[in-house]
Amino acid sequence: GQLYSPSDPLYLLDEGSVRRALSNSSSAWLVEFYSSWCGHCVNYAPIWRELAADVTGWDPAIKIGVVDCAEEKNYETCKDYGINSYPSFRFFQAFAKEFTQGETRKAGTEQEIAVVRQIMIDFLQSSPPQHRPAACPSLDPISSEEVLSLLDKKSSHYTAIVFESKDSYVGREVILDLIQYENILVRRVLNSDKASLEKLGISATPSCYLIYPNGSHGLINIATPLRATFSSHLKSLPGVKKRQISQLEVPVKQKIEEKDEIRGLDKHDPSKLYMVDLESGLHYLLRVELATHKMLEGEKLETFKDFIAVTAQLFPGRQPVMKLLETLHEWLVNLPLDKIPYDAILDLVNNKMRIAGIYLPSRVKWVGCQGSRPELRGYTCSLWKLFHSLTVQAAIRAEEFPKADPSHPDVLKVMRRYIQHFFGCRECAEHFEEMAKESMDSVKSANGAVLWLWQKHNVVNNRIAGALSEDPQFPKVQWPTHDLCPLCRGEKEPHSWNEAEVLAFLKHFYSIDNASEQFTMKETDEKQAENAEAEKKVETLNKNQSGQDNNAVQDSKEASQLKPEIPDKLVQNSHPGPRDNSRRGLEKVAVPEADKHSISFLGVGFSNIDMSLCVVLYVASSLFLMIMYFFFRMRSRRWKVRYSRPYV
Ligand SMILES: Cc1cc2nc3c(=O)[nH]c(=O)nc-3n(C[C@H](O)[C@H](O)[C@H](O)COP(=O)(O)OP(=O)(O)OC[C@H]3O[C@@H](n4cnc5c(N)ncnc54)[C@H](O)[C@@H]3O)c2cc1C
Repeated sequence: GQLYSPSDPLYLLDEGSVRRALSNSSSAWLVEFYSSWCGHCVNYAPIWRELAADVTGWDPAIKIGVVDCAEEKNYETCKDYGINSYPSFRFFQAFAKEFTQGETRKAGTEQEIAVVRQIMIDFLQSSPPQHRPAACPSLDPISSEEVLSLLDKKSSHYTAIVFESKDSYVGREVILDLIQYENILVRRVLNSDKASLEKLGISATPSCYLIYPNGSHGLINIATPLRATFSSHLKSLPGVKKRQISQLEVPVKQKIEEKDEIRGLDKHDPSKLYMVDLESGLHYLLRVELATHKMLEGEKLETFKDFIAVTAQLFPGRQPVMKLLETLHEWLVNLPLDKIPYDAILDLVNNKMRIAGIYLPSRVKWVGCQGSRPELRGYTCSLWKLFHSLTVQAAIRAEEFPKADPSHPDVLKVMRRYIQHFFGCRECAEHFEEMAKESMDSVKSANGAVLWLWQKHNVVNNRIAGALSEDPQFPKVQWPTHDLCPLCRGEKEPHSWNEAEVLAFLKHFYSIDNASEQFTMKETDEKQAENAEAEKKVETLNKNQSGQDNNAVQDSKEASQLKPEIPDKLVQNSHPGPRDNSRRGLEKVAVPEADKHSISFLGVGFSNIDMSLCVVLYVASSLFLMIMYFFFRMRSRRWKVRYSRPYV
């Protein structure tokens, strides 16, 4: 099979697209011609993928592509490019008018990624002016006059200057890393330029000097002066943001490679929390992630119980979801089992008992967590949001009831144990555990927990910026951005935080009032969708049975009639009135009308219908027993009469 998939951060080219992509392209290209049966290529694929991810931000200047020469349809194309060994790496200039076989440079499997990056930069720098990519700024160093002319002047953007030695590539890498960002320009100055060094008081290189839009300037204080730290710092400056893809003058991926489709994103407001994300995350967590564990016992069971206790108490959800969590919680508390098969829990989550008013949507729909490709964002995003919401709810409670409930569940500790035992991303779990070990114990208050989680989330954002898991449309930045919370950043030093403002912002952002219920699913909608899907399946099944087309329609009708219908009353009970959407605040929720008539037994609620069915069955079975009793009594009397007659 192919070594690369459409989800890789590179361009899959083939006989139909490669010439089109390379001819008169606005950017340069580095293409790997490989063969999927070549072991060397297989081993090299992760490295090539890593390189592509590493320079994905350079896309407007230079793109990374691959062609599989083992595919029959590409045989002729690979021949045209003169490929006779695999893998072969070729550079192509931007704005090439005529077909070329490309340039072979020293990029090869024996080179480290950092070296290939440098070869790419050398290639760009050596391109003649007519072949220079339009989006690529000058990679040459600027003079001391130019540096001085930038100081103390107002400008519409930041200017970052990387001071470095002649052989260093850091400055050029940072320039390319930021070409997709607006409101910032990066330049480089060589450390042989003593005048500039002296004027700005720079003693060590590489270092990064920043000129703010208002003309003030200063050295960026970064302990590890590396490309990654400089770039991520600059990307997170207030007002610096990634340009919309449509603004770039480069073809977007799907124009070349249709398979790599980017989904149309639902319109959403980034300043809102979407309940549908939280519910989808909870659904995935309860029905998919945890369901990979067949039996819960020991520490895992304890962790699960505590997780449910915390969410039942603090999840800012809609009423049917809250009722599910509460029922699950009561059930776990009241059942003194030291082992629970997860299937039993699933039955409750899926409300097999048909308890009125319990419902958790069983499909994922991402809105605030929707990625531009299906494999991006989604669950992990919702998990962050879930735990941020829980810490915020705990803090709001602690504020409202300072004395009550001293044993409020410690959200952070529960989160730590959940991640440790259940979070499917093991690498993430290990990193999180490291951070927790380092400083979680120093958290002393509910507000402290909100801030701790925010800080650590930003540490993760910083660490994985530019990684494969980063959605290009949702770049990893230090959060909240300036747009979301202008007061959160320090006035004088834009890269410092005003923690009091951050806390207030988080308490607002993750509050019930800021949670939109747009796009949430109702039980009735889901049932209808399920029925429609089931009907479709039956129809296609029947259509596939050859020669029975006439029966198929009839059968599908019968099949749909056989589907269990939920009594109307139960459906109504699960959606009590128009404000069924009312979520649980800090106070106890008013019990809905229908629930007032339900009875609780062993921690499980029974509706009127459940109870009346029980009574009818009970009476019916007693009657049946009585009839049997009298029937046998009569018969035994007759037998007695018959057998007591003396033989004659
Ligand atoms: C515990 C944990 C550890 C992880 N570790 C790794 C890892 O080691 N490597 C890896 O590749 N991926 C890791 N991930 C996944 C990664 O953090 C992202 O969830 C994923 O890349 C999706 O990113 P996203 O763009 O949806 O934003 P996310 O980082 O998932 O954030 C979701 C939303 O939360 C808000 N937000 C962002 N930052 C903050 C903040 N500081 N405070 C409060 N709210 C914020 C924003 O609205 C954002 O859209 C981890 C996830 C979790 C839950």
